[in-house]
Amino acid sequence: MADGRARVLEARGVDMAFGDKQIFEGLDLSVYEGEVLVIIGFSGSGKSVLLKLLSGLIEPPRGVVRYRDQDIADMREPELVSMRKSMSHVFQSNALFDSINVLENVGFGLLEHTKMGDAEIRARVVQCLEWVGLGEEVLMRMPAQLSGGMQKRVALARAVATEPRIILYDDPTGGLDPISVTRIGDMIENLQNELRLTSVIVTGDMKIAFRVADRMALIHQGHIAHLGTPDYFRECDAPEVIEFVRDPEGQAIRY
Ligand SMILES: Nc1ncnc2c1ncn2[C@@H]1O[C@H](COP(=O)(O)OP(=O)(O)OP(=O)(O)O)[C@@H](O)[C@H]1O
Repeated sequence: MADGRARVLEARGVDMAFGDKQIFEGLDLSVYEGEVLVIIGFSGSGKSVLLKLLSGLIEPPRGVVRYRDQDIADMREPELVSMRKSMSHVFQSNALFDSINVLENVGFGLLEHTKMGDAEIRARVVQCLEWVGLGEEVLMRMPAQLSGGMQKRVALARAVATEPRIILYDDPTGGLDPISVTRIGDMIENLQNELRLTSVIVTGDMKIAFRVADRMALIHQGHIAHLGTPDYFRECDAPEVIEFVRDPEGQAIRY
């Protein structure tokens, strides 16, 4: 980015393979402070794998991943703890704890990482649930008692509860009804406007992508094949980009 913002995450020359399946070859990507970067790509192109690399959950066999100019592979425990505190990863599967209720799930990070008391944690959990359109009536429910869409919203509430500086969202609107999709889009925009968070969002929902993105990155053939503003993607006529901005009948869609 040309406006001198700090680079918070960076992948350089990253290769990644599972068995003989090559996912990335020489992938480069930078994420800048305060931006919303949306990652798109065909199913199986490696979008979730890229998020896991950026959050240090997996290490690449070749190349480096840096958090604020520090190679994650070289970090020691205190640095890793500090990175994890400032970054939330919302998994595609939601990854809620099955055996504890919504209040405990959303408040988990607050209990672990802060000195907040029970009443304060409860108030913060209620506030976070409100952001994602859920009321106090869900506090005592167990994850299994919630619909898939509600579980997704609880996972988002949990991600924002600890006030991270960076949120990595893996398919935040997958499987949600249109009203919930709009609400999640509102939430992402509000977090952006109010807190200037850095967000990396994997999504197949182009409406959300074009709505919230400052920049978009298309993974194609093992690397970032296109990177630019939503306007760049609207205007680009490369076939692999057109697939994402046209409907199945080949008509251009105005996002
Ligand atoms: N732990 C793993 N072991 C083996 N293969 C894996 C592993 N994780 C991911 N893969 C493979 O890597 C490829 C990329 O997976 P990934 O989940 O990142 O794709 P994606 O672009 O997020 O797909 P989708 O849009 O369908 O969620 C897939 O072929 C997947 O099967």
